[in-house]
Amino acid sequence: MNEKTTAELENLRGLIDGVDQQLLHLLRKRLDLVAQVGAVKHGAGLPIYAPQREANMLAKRRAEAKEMNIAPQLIEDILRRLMRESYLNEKDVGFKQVKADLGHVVIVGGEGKLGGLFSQMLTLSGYQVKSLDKDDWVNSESIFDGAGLVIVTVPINITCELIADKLTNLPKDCILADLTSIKGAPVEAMLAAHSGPVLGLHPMFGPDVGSLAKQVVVVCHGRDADAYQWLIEQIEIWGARIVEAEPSKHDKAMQLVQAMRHFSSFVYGLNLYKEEADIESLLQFSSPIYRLELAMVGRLFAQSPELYADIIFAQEESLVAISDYLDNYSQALSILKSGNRDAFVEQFAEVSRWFGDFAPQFQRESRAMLQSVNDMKTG
Ligand SMILES: O=C(O)C(=O)C[C@]1(C(=O)O)C=C[C@@H](O)C=C1
Repeated sequence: MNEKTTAELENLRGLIDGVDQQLLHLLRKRLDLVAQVGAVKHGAGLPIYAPQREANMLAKRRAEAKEMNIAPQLIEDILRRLMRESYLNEKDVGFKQVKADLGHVVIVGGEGKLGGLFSQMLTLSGYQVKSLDKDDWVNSESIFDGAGLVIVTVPINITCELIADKLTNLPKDCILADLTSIKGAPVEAMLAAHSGPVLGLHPMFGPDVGSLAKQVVVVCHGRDADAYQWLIEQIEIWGARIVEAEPSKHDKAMQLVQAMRHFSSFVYGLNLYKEEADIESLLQFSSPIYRLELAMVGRLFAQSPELYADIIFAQEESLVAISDYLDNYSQALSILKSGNRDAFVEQFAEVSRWFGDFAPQFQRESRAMLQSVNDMKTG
């Protein structure tokens, strides 16, 4: 059925169409300027992401919006979305090459998605990149010959073994790095296999990010940091933020951030399946927060089971974190079973106090996310 309308409404809609078309022309103009910015940054070796410039610009536009009786959050939302577009567009012109005399880069596992992303970023920065995958080991000697950097990005369960078996004869000054999502064992394996510079990297994002702007890359130092400082600078030029960490501290955090989180999402999905939940109708009744939660769980099952098995099984210690979660679930359930509402309220308040200022901060952040979930609805 057609939506109802009136002549007056149609007239106003025509005027709105005109304004929206002007917006399109303004967007084109902005994108052209951003392309020029990309070229300038490429020449000067400046990072894509400029947080101070963004903060100053947003503060000014918010103040101007207020003067014009426009909600400051509206212009901030629009500009943030436009800047996301800038990160993608600026990337296409390429990046300054920090280390011109490196020799080539070898990505072991370069046909994997994350390997592909690093290969693309390094190529955009002027490096020669060779991929070494399963079938290429017969030619490995010639592939490694003259390499300045070798990056290992193979499934976690074979990483250490592969390093110990196959990466013991790299050129002496070559940098050996890995992208594994645990760091302790791989960094140790690299230090044992290779006597040159070693560093562990963990990109805290999936391969489908488009741009590295604002993404986090964890760096665990191995040996001879001076020799690989340029690589850290290169990653910063791609727009990522570097977080330095001790391998043990990183791995402990991953037990909660990755293993436990993914495992509980897996169980959530498993439970929906066993309960034979009707996703279609759940979606009809869903609030934005439930939709977001379903999306976060559902996206897991759109990806490779092996990948998640690797992450969840990577550290034996994750089993402790996950078992603790189960204990806490059981204890909370017993409060529910005993009908002790006061005990629940008390426990809730205790956890709220523990979250402290993070609780209202997370509430503010999630408000914007929930609003965009609602914006995405159609029909
Ligand atoms: O001004 C810059 O440095 C830009 O790259 C442009 C721009 C923008 O779109 O306005 C994009 C990314 C930066 O983080 C800041 C601003």
